[in-house]
Amino acid sequence: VRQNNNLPPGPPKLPIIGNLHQLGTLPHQSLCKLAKIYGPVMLLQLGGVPTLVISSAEAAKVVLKVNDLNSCSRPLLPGARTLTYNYRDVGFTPYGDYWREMRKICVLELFSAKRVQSYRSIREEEVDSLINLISESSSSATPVNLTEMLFSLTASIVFRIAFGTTFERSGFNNHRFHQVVHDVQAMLGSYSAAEFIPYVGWIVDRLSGLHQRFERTFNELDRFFQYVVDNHLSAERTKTDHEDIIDVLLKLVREQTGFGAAQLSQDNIKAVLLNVFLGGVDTGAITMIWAMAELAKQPKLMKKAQDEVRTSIGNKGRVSESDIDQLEYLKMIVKETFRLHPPAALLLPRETISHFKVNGFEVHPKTTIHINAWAIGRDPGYWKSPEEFIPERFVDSSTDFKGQHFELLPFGSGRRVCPGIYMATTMVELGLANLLYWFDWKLPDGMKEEDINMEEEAGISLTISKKIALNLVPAKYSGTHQKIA
Ligand code: HEM
Repeated sequence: VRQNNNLPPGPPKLPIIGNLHQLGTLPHQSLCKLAKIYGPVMLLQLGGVPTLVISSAEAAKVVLKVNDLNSCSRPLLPGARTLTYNYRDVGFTPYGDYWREMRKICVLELFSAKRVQSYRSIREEEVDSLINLISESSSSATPVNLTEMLFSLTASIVFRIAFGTTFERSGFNNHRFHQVVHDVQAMLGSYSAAEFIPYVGWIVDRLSGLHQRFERTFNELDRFFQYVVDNHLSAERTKTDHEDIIDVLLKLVREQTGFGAAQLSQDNIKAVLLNVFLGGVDTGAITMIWAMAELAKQPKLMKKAQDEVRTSIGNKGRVSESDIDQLEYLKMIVKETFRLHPPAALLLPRETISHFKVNGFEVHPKTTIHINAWAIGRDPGYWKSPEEFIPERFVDSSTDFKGQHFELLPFGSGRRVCPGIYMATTMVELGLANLLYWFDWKLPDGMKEEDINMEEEAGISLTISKKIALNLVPAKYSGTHQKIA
């Protein structure tokens, strides 16, 4: 164990690449194992970048609460620079006046409770069409690919919220859009050589074709965003009954109200749209998929959740958002899913602004920080039988995931905490409640509960998802016969 000027301990490093070779294909898991040797406050060198890895709730609290201001910037990821129109977004932009203004717009205008509620009919309509689609398969008792369907659900919801129109009417090919969102995540998630190997890294990137791929993806996305923004500016546009995210941002551009630090431009709009897609689509789908997989593994829990929602809704024929608050067990299932499967296992990287101490160790400015929310969620020091999915652990517990309880941090905490928590949870709870209300779920022929594969995949994106698609056989619940209009 290295001890140097009271820096945090960490594994020995190689020249140039430092500890990069130790990250493996699932960095959150590799880092969790290393933390068992070197401790919950660990310093690695990822190429040229000193990187602090935090793996306990206590240390996370010292970073995200006590030293929030010292550690609330973001490292400049080269993939992000292009994609965010030179950091004109909110999620990847470094700390400063500009970020503060953008953050204010997000919290007050884009993701406020009132705004999220104004999108209720969009969520309910999209969930209804999913249920109708699954109902069609349920008559033939064939498995449905829930992974694909839930990605398509969150993508459709976020698309309509952002652009005010559906995929079909947008004139943009649905499949192509998924592909572009995927490529964008690859751009942000790939450990670019330029970021980690000082001075010569950019040559490696050009040789490996990374740079060309970045440019192609960016140009395609930019053309699409520009097309929708122009469409919103054109006089012929038919108004919808709620303002979509582009409407809100264009209004702010026109009025330039409440925005002191910088002039808002169309580039800001496009950069924020990108954040909304990256933040909103994958994460929600991944959460619902893990929840359904865990319930399919434990039919008793599935039944308990179904009994709750069916008793509570009765024969009303649909679960609407106003019903969700009564569904206590469902909410525990969502918490337990976030504990075992936080979609952003290492949160988003932070960068320190000033010097501070954690557990007696020195942390210098310009250090990248990863908080291993995945490791903290499975720490036997806080959680009994941590590897088991037990929603009941949250009975009579005040622990929630909004950033006040450092043992459960799927959305981060502090100044940079996810501003989309409410948007995300309304989508996830409504989706799950309806899947559980309308159908009984069986395993495909010949499969047993223990055969459900729970392996993770980090691949190239910033999120961790279930590696193998979840296929289950829906059977329409016989207690509810009404068809959704
Ligand atoms: C289950 C769903 C979601 C999860 C698990 C999640 C998780 C996170 C995490 C871990 C962070 C970084 C927090 C930190 O640095 O402390 C973050 C930031 C962010 N999220 Fe989410 N998120 C989700 C849904 C959403 C949605 C639906 C939106 C918007 C539509 C959104 C927009 C953002 C933005 C803009 C940031 C950057 C905030 C900043 O840097 O100031 N997220 N999210």
